[in-house]
Amino acid sequence: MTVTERPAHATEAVQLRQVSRVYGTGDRAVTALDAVTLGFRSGTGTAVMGPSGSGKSTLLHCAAGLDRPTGGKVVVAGTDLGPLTETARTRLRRAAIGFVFQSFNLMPALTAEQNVALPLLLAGAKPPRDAVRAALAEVGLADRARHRPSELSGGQQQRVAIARALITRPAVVFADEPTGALDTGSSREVLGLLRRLIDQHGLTVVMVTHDPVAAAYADRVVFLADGRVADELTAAGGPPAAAEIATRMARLESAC
Ligand SMILES: Nc1ncnc2c1ncn2[C@@H]1O[C@H](COP(=O)(O)OP(=O)(O)OP(=O)(O)O)[C@@H](O)[C@H]1O
Repeated sequence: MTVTERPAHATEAVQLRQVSRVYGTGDRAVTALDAVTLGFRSGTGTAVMGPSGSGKSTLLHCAAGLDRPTGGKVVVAGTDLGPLTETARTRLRRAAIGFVFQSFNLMPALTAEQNVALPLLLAGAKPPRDAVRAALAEVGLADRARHRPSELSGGQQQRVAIARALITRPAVVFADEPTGALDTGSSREVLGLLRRLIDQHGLTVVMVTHDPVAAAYADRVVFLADGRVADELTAAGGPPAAAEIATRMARLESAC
């Protein structure tokens, strides 16, 4: 298996301390994130929800080192991103963070196994063929290694993207609407796969979603409104139920 095992005692893979992000200046300034403090524990899944414009993408980009906060501190796998140069941040991102996007973002000219190997190549490592094959087997696609994305269904493409995210043994996988482009059946498969990787291999997942059913696969749901954490649901004897998540979302949306 290609992902890290669950640590003996849970630590936080990602920490945000008083993180703010203001776009623009003066009259045009928009506070997308307003002093958010959050931690994402290793070996757990968190869903981030909230009305349109509440700051979900900004949170994801700041937590993943794709954007620099205007205030506060982001720590990924024990490293404070603030003092890092662009090059060092890119290196840390490649080593410690996996990404899964709504639109899969696979390279169309490459086969499934070449796509999965790509992060290791970008990090300057020679991808071990066994590890690439093991990652594809883990997502149920051992027999599709030589297929190109156009020869795979949407759900299969997203599973290749998940194998690609796992190949570097990341401390955390950020997923931005991972089921947004999938039908119900494929969505369930992808969400079930992420859940299994969390439970059996201690993967840490932070997933932005608009879908209460997808959020119900997480251990915890964080609700944003106006750039702040407005509400939170955690598993108490089981994952949060989709109906309760939908109710909380409706409450937030009516308050906006
Ligand atoms: N590059 C930017 N320049 C100016 N304002 C921005 C920029 N990016 C985001 N914003 C603003 O920051 C706020 C938060 O945006 P963000 O995209 O994080 O929200 P979101 O919750 O992900 O929204 P959605 O669900 O619609 O994708 C919004 O008011 C948005 O208009």
